[in-house]
Amino acid sequence: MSHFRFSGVSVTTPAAMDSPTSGDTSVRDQVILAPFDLELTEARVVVLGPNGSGKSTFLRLLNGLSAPSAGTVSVDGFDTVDAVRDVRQRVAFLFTDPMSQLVMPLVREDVELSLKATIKNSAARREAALAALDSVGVAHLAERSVYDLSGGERQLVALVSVLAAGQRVLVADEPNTLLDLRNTNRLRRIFRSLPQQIIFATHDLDFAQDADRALVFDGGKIVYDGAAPGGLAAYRDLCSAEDLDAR
Ligand SMILES: Nc1ncnc2c1ncn2[C@@H]1O[C@H](COP(=O)(O)OP(=O)(O)OP(=O)(O)O)[C@@H](O)[C@H]1O
Repeated sequence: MSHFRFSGVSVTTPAAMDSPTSGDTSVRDQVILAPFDLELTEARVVVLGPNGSGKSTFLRLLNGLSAPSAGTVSVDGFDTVDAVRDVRQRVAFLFTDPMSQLVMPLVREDVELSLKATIKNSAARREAALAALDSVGVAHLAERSVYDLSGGERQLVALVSVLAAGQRVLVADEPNTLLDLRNTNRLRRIFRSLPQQIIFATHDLDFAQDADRALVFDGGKIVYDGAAPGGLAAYRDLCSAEDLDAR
């Protein structure tokens, strides 16, 4: 498993969000993630928390999609800012919106693109792409346009494409939001069987219980770090307490 180390990490609103015309700096330095230290080495880590609690921001730190405002994040000793290339060779990112990452018009072509670095022969690459699609039960979509797929179909194809690139860690931001129960169960089986280390955010508590470790965020702070059953309980408590506050 890869070793993620967060040292004195915090994230504040990026200066780029300041309004250049009004000079309004009121949005600057709003805390998105409060300072924290953390090490992650488990095979399956779930990230839970209410909307806007900081889950996606945390996940984006894992492969350098976002940089910390303070502190450092490293993966197997590679800094996610200074050595982002090495980090991205290790850590793949699956976006919530599959259209953020499907770049080729045809499903098969998109998977082939992910395989390009590892399989030079085009016939072998096509065969491998079809096998990868088949492993997730979507080989029948191979010749379809990504624009004509349903949301759930796109989410599964995006997963195949990301996995085909072969990184040893998969970071997945709410990977089953568009999936029905059958495909969610399929995704859970796939996640259980993959050799990759997987760090994923979800609002699906059944899915969350498959993890070896849970982190629960609230208001940009890690309010629970431990086994999944305790994480689910902490998240439920947090949400029911908010319901009461709102009355
Ligand atoms: N670039 C940014 N500029 C300003 N605010 C931001 C920026 N990125 C994130 N935020 C804010 O930080 C907070 C945390 O956002 P984040 O996307 O990490 O939440 P989340 O837990 O993933 O939420 P959800 O469950 O709704 O996806 C939110 O209030 C969001 O509006």
